[in-house]
Amino acid sequence: MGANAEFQVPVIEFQTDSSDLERGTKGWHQLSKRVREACETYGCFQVVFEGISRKVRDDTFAVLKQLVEEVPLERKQKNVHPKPNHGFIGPCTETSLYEGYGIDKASNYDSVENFARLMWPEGHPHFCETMHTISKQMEELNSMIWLMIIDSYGLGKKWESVMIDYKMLLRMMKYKAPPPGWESGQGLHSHSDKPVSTIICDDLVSGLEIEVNDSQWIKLSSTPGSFFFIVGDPLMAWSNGRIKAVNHRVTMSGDKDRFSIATFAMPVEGTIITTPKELIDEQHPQLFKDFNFMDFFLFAFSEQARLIESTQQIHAFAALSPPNLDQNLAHIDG
Ligand SMILES: O=C(O)CCC(=O)C(=O)O
Ligand SMILES: [Fe+2]
Repeated sequence: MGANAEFQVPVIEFQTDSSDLERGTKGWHQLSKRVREACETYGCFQVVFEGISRKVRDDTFAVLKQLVEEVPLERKQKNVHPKPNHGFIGPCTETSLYEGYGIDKASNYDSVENFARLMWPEGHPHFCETMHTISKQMEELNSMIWLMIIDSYGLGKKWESVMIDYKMLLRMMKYKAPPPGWESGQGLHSHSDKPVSTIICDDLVSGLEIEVNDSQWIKLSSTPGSFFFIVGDPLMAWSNGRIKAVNHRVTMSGDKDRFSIATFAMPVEGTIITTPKELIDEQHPQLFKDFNFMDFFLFAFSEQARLIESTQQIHAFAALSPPNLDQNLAHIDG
């Protein structure tokens, strides 16, 4: 089914010059409630946040285009990593519209620099400064959103024990416009995210779509100061199913290529995802057992999980009453 362009996910403004972003103020509590409700209803929202400047954003897409257009394929292919979905995938061809690169722990300058040295052996300080800056700022935005969710569930007093320690995986993407004559083409197959949460920043060429009801796909369009916050499977499990992990995909149409970056919150090695006991009660019986984040992440990219529809993988892995998997065979998206 095609995407319905009229629907809009909640747009939540984080005003940097108001007291709303100061924890404990009335504005903070109101914002936190809207954030939580958006996550519960849609599993995502659009956040308008001028704390990440237009210049940083423009510079990000300028250096990303340089990477995609100027670096030879043999160097791009040096972006490898033992963990799945952490390295180069691509390149774009006439019919395969996706090209992506990964930088693990991108808020550490050294990680960005190591990546840049593989792509440009002579070094590229401007690339490093730009990607490091935006990754750090997106990480701060992510932490603020998590804190809002935690406060909104009344867990603020014990936030240190419920806040998960994490590092940001940065992925940088190009989606090619579909070939002439095609109405649309698949940029990225439908999935729910395996990291805890994701923040997406794009160059205003649309393509990202979310599934709102069974098979009703909504195209999201961003604005110059906005980002998309996407709930991943582990956050849904942590919340005892109160928050939704949204199914999403990228569909390309028109004649413009799309560039986007995504920062994924990856808990540090050994992290166990545990539902806080405050989120479990008679109306909300416990749905998931405690699980090791990395075990789930690796499972989701395993052969065994390939036939399980993406949003069902977390249930297959960690639900206290696992679903009957025969009913959850994936429709292979191609
Ligand atoms: O590039 C986008 O807009 C979406 C990327 C995405 O969903 C992903 O990499 O998981
Ligand atoms: Fe995603």
